[in-house]
Amino acid sequence: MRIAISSDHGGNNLRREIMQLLEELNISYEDFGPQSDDSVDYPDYAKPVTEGVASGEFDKGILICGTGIGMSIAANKIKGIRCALVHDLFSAKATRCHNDSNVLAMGERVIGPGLAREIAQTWLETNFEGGRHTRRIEKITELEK
Ligand SMILES: O=C(CO)[C@H](O)[C@H](O)[C@H](O)COP(=O)(O)O
Repeated sequence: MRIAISSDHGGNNLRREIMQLLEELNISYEDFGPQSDDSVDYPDYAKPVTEGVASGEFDKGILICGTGIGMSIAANKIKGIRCALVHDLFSAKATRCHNDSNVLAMGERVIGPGLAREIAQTWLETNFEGGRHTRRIEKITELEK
């Protein structure tokens, strides 16, 4: 599995924490920054991650900003992206099982690093269930046309 990850300035600390988790889990990733704590605009950092996932270069993406909301709104503008904004473990599992979400968004100003790590690990390790959910995802894809 290959992961693309980025944040804005509001998500830098949590992004570093999640990259540490990916290393512990031996999951390969590419870090799309930012590389300083200067204020930046989250759509600029959502773009390379989501385009990389949509093109198939990466299997999944992780986006972090202050709330996760701006990143998730931007990510879901990209065709083929199903970005889930998640701050609890139930949703982390459900969005993989039911929505086959391919991008995870979280907010550093919303949850602590311990919960965020658990959410990311759960999301990365949970498989899509298929079945009735496939039909629903196909209908989401139809909405993109
Ligand atoms: O997009 C957001 C809000 O939905 C993110 O939380 C951003 O990180 C936030 O807006 C950045 O705010 P700042 O005041 O410029 O640090």
